[in-house]
Amino acid sequence: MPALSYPSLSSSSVYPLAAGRDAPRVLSIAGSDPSGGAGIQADLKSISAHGGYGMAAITALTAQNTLGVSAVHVPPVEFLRQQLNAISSDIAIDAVKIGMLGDAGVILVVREWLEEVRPAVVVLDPVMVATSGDRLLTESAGEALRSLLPLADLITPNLPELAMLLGEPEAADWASALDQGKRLAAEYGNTVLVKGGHLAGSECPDALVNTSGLLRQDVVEVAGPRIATKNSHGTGCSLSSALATVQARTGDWEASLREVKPWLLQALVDSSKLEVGSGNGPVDHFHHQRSLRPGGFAATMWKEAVPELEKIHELDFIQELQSGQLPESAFSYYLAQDAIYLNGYSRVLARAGALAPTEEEQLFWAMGSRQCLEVESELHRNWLSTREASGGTGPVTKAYVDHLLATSASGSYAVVLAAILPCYWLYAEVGQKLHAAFVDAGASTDHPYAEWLRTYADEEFASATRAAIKFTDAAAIAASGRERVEMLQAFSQSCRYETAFFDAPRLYA
Ligand SMILES: Nc1ncnc2c1ncn2[C@@H]1O[C@H](COP(=O)(O)OP(=O)(O)O)[C@@H](O)[C@H]1O
Ligand SMILES: Cc1ncc(COP(=O)(O)O)c(N)n1
Repeated sequence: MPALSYPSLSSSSVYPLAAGRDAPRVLSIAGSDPSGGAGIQADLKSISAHGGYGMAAITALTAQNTLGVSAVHVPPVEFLRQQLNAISSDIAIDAVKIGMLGDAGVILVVREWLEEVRPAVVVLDPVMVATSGDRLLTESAGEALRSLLPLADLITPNLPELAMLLGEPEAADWASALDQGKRLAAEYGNTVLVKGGHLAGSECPDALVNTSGLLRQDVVEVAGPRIATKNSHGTGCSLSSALATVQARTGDWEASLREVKPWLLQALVDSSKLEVGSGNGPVDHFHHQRSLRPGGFAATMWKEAVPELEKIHELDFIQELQSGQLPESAFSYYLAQDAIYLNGYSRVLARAGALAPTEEEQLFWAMGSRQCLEVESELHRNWLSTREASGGTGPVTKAYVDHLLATSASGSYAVVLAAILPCYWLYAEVGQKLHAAFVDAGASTDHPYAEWLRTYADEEFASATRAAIKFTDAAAIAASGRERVEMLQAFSQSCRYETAFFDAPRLYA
């Protein structure tokens, strides 16, 4: 089982730990955003969300909210020097993240301090312009900022910043962005993170670029979907400080990005729940904590399931099963495919049993696996022996079982459970509704499918469904951030197959 702490990817077993501290001491040198979405406020949340101990030396104060920046105040730079010295004279610093610097005077102080202290990990987010379009670095400070680049291990410019650092026009596509990243990395001898946030399209990739052999290849791309949200305030700040924190633990940029990216994606997905401001809102840095409360992940999964459930209730198959108008051929096809499906499903439940962390769960899945085979033979004995059902595995059955078997081969208990769950959960919901409608209509024995509809009133199945939900929820709490993203993907995929399975008789019977 994965460790209980979040996030816990298995990178430590593959990559030797550099500093290897469980709670890296991470300093953010950045500006303040009183609305809490960007700057040091975002950095401290991000560092904490990744298990680091966060510190902050403030370079500048901004007056801003989700709509924009209304004022910037840069305090005397000598005071920044005092903040930095106060920290480094007392505390060992495992990683530094540098964000908004404001002007050339600030940059000079930070450069002098870096040259003296030489922290092990330095991530520079060359903040120039906020999402809102407001300037956060004076125009004349571009040259001073470039002088800071050789002191950074990782530079994380967005596309306008990347172009500005090179003195070139902004890249209009991913290939030219990577090209620019390579040139910047070669010029300064460090690693550049090229970010896809400012491009369009359904994908939003990021790529680490280093031309001096530090990575396994010059460009290491980490793919990801683009989340449809305007809440991107502070994504750059959050990403760079998370990377600084995780890098202090793993000592491997690729492993760090692979750990941080799924976290940021979920933070973007959950950003709407925060309801902060009317403009470009902040991301939800602590989304994992919310879904880690018992019932939290189940609630997230349920939200995914509801639209599919609505689709299932609308299907001809379900409507006609309820009214009794379902053609016999469609029902026979459904039963025959169900028997084939149950055989495959039984193997996947057995796999869940093999991976289960407790004896209670091992027993539960082993029993479930056995029951599938019992129901399969019951279908053949009582329901299919008198019917004509076209033989062979239908395309939906094949795709659904393949999906389950492929997921079960991945080896993650939590992800296997997420893939398994819709068959319990949606079936129980659909069955309950069909049974209630049957009873409401008088439970007539004349109904052609009366005997089948009666099988839906099965309290034992309802109770097994509750247990399956509870185990999946618990597995999510123990899972890593990346596993939880995979859990949701596996769960949604199975939900879609549930719908397709009920619709298959209409198409293939
Ligand atoms: N809509 C989105 N969906 C998914 N990821 C996004 C989205 N917008 C930004 N990101 C991610 O957020 C991070 C910051 O990217 P970007 O917006 O390019 O930089 P900045 O915040 O510095 O302007 C990157 O990892 C990027 O891939
Ligand atoms: C203090 C401060 N620092 C950085 C940013 C940039 O963040 P973003 O580009 O994501 O709005 C910001 N808006 N405010």
